[in-house]
Order: sequence, then structure tokens, then C-alpha cells
Amino acid sequence: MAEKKTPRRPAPLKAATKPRKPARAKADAPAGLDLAQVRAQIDGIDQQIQALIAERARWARQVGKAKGKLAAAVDYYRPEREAQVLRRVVDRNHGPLADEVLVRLFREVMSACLAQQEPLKIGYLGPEGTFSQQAALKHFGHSAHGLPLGSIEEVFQEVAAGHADFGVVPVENSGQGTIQVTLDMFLTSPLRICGEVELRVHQHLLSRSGRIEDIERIYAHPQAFAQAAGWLRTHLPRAEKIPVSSNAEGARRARHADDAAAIAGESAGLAYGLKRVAGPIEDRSDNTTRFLVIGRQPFPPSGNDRTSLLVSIRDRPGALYGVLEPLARRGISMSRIESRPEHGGKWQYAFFIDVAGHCDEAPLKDALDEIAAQGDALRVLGSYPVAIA
Ligand SMILES: O=C(O)C(=O)C[C@]1(C(=O)O)C=C[C@@H](O)C=C1
Repeated sequence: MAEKKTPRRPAPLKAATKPRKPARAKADAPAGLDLAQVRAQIDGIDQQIQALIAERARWARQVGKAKGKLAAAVDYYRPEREAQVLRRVVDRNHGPLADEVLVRLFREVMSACLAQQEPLKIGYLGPEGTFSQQAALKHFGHSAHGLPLGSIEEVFQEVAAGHADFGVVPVENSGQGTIQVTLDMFLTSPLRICGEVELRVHQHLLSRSGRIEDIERIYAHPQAFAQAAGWLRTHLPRAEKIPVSSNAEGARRARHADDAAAIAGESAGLAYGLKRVAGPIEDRSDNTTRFLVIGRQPFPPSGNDRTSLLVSIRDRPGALYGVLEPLARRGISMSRIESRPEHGGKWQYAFFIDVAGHCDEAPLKDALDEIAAQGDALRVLGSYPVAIA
């Protein structure tokens, strides 16, 4: 039986001594081969790839055994290790496939290897076809089991209750800024951030008939209306805009009438049988949404990490300076700072701060100790690998 085979010892990694991304690793296949000969080459390579994937899967099982008896699938998941594997994939890549294509393939391989224990359960803002679902698949691969949920709050609740192993929630969009409900959930939730996902977001106008002249009302999430505001002003200035809880929910509603349309991703169009009227229609071509992976436990450093902090500051002169100065003095770069009103008191603010590094490693660890000693309430929301491709 395939499962009983003992995996062979792997050859040492050659990548360590290899210069980074030389112009071309191998010559192209010889010219002048006919179709059958080229396909024979591909068949041979497929056979090798398949054998190697099977061998890798057997080693991944061995890793599972080496971790000892663990209670659940979530205990086998190692985001820091996955990030290291994927960074090596990017470092080794000489083309012709793009880094993000190879990363996607290797994520799927790891997703399948991990699912041998038991698939991870991932909560996200549903229904089927949302960008949150795409982000969850991008990060955890198709072997994970998706749980579409009704709201961002519900994603937090289901992860906290242990019904989902992890959740994927949007936190900011490159054009529209913060998704405030997500940040506000961290004010009361004990959950940790254990990953981030960046997703290029392309919005499309979708409808049952596919004809722009039929459209009198448009369903979409308020963020999608904002991302496509310029296009809508030019092309459909009189259409009624109806906000809904997610773009996929808009697509679900728009499938029932010819005079309705939705703004959503192509996957929502496919899920609900809608035609594309126009797209992409986002005003900014680099439209990207950043998602956070939320879970119940912290993870060790991966070698290139980011840390999200939540600081509640007592009102005094220079209070924010006192938090930022220990970071700046150690040369720790800050990628984001955001203030939100605290639930506890009027005119009290909490600061969400993203910095480079892992909270268990110098120099960030020392800076955090110094900030905590000043008496401000400091919580590490999580240290996690910087998003890859
Ligand atoms: O290295 C591990 O700890 C594994 O379990 C193996 C593996 C992999 O397929 O490479 C699978 C799942 C983990 O999330 C990380 C890596």
C-alpha cells in the first residue's frame, strides 16, 4: 500500500549555494520536435512530478508523526514553516512561471499534505464567491475546508468558540483604507493574528441579462461602491445603490431580476450565474485588499515577520511619542498606525500599530518591554510572516 512506504532520505538542498535568480537555469527544449515528441517529454516529467509529490506527502506524514500525538488538525499547521518553504520557492524561481504562480502551486501541495491529518476549517465572510473566500483559498489552499459565515463578527466568534480553526477577515484596502469593524473586534476579542494575505481585487458589474441599459439598481458592499465610484458616476449615474453585507450577497440578490446588477469579483458571477456587464471597474488599477488570518495561538518567528500591536494610551503629554520613540530608536520600521475610539470611555483611544519583526526576537522584544514598562496597556495582537506573493 502506498501509505506504508518509508520515504527515502531527501538529497541535501542545493539552493543554499546557488546564486539568486541567474538569467536562465536551463536551455529551452530542442527545436524541431513534433507534437507527439514534445508531449512524450511532458508525460515523462508529469510522472516524475507525481512520484515526487507522493514522496513529499509521505515525508509530510512523517513530520506529522514526529510532532507527536496532537489533538487536532490545527496543531499540525505551521505558518512560519510554510512561509519559509514559499520564500525558498521564490528564491529558486528562474521563470518562465511567475513567482505568484509557483507560490500558488506549492501552497496547494502543502495544503494537501496537511489535509492528510485532517483538513483545516477556515471561517470567512460568505456567502460563496466573496473576496474573503478567495483570500482564504489563496492562503490555505483548496484542501482546507471553508466555512462561509454571515459577518466579520461571526468569523471572530466561530474561531474563538473553536468551530473554525482559523478565520480570514479583511482589514484594509489600498484605496479605501481601514475596515473598521475588523479593528474594533480586536478591542474585545482574545484572538491572535497569525498571518496576512494580500489580494488584488478586481470589481466587475454583473447582471442576469448582461445588458447595461436594463440596470436600475445595483447591490454591493459599501467598499465596492467606493472602489468603483468614478466608474459608476460616469456610466450609471442614476442607478439606485443598495448596500449589502458582502459583494457575493449582492450577486446572490441580483440573479433574480433583469433590472438589478451587482458589483463583485468574477468568482461571485460564476457562483450565481451572472454575466459580466463591464469590468474591471475599480477606479485604481492597483486595488488591493489586505486580510488577516486570525487564530487562537501565537506562532514562532519565520525570519521575515510583522507584528501588530494594540496600545491603549493614558492621556498625558507625549504619550504617543513614548510608544513610538523606543521603536524608532532601535530602527524598527512602522508600516501602519491607526487610532480607534475605545469602548471603555469617551474620548479614549486605542492605537493599532504594525511594525517589522517578531515579538519574541530582538530588537522588537526589547522595544516592547520598554513600552510596557511605561504603564500603557500594550497587547501583541500577533507576530506573523509577511505576506508572500
Ligand atoms: O513542516 C511541517 O511542520 C509540516 O507539517 C509539513 C508542511 C509541508 O507540507 O511542508 C505541512 C503543513 C505545515 O503547515 C507546514 C509544512
